[in-house]
Amino acid sequence: MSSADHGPVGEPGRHRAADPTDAETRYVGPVRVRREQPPDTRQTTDRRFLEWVDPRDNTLRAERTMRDSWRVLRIQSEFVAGFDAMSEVAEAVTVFGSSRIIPGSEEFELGIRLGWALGEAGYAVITGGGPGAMEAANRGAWESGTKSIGLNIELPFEQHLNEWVDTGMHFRYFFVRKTMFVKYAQAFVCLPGGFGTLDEMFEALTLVQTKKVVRFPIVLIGRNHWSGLIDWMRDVLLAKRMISADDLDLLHVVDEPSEAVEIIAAARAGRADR
Ligand SMILES: C/C(=C\CNc1ncnc2c1ncn2[C@@H]1O[C@H](COP(=O)(O)O)[C@@H](O)[C@H]1O)CO
Repeated sequence: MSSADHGPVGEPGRHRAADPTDAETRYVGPVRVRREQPPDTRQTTDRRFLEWVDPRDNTLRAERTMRDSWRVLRIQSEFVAGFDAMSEVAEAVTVFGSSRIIPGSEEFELGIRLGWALGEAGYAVITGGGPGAMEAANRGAWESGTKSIGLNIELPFEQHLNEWVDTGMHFRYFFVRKTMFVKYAQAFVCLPGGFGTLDEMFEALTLVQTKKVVRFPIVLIGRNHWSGLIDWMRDVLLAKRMISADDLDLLHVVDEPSEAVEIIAAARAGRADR
């Protein structure tokens, strides 16, 4: 609900400023707002949500509280839409990876082979629905005939679902989308990637480390890309006892999609034994 949805300008329940010369005064619910910021077309929902507001300014604080209360309903509706869209997903694997690799590159081909191998093994493939490794994995999945899912996110520039997605959603809130990545998958596979991929990989790793999700393999494909990070975890984090040796075993580093599928299938078999 935007401020325009709240409508009244001036006094609650009225559409004109109480003082017609005071055109900048408006109400958000019962809250009077005097200073309007010019609209910023590069704003995203997440950015507005996370933006710092000075609580010492009573007007701004009251406005933030009001907006956040309404925002909860939008967040809730995004969860509901996500649960509905994903309710029929059975065995699935979420694939992360760089949004910047280009079709025709070796890493793009690797992504296609991964999506295809997962599909052949009976898994639906879930990605962020964007370009690069996401597109590659969706393409491989599509070509294998499995379900190809893309969970896109609002960014400050225009976003499109890649053309290989058959079930797509567009999220405004990062954390809602991230819940879907985990809730409907039995494993994560990370192709080479940058900050976004690292964020997703570490979130998954923390969920497994803290046993929020169990028997959930995390496979990193591309030894060249990942080995430096693994070395640092061992040489620095483990050496300083900031992680335990078992924690390092939570990550499987491989080169080939077929190896990733084997690891995931073994974990699935383990789940069936319980
Ligand atoms: C920057 C570019 C496109 C951005 N589009 C994205 N669409 C959907 N999901 C995205 C996008 N960018 C990042 N992600 C998510 O993060 C991971 C990749 O991040 P990285 O920093 O590129 O490694 C990916 O798994 C997505 O979930 C290019 O034009």
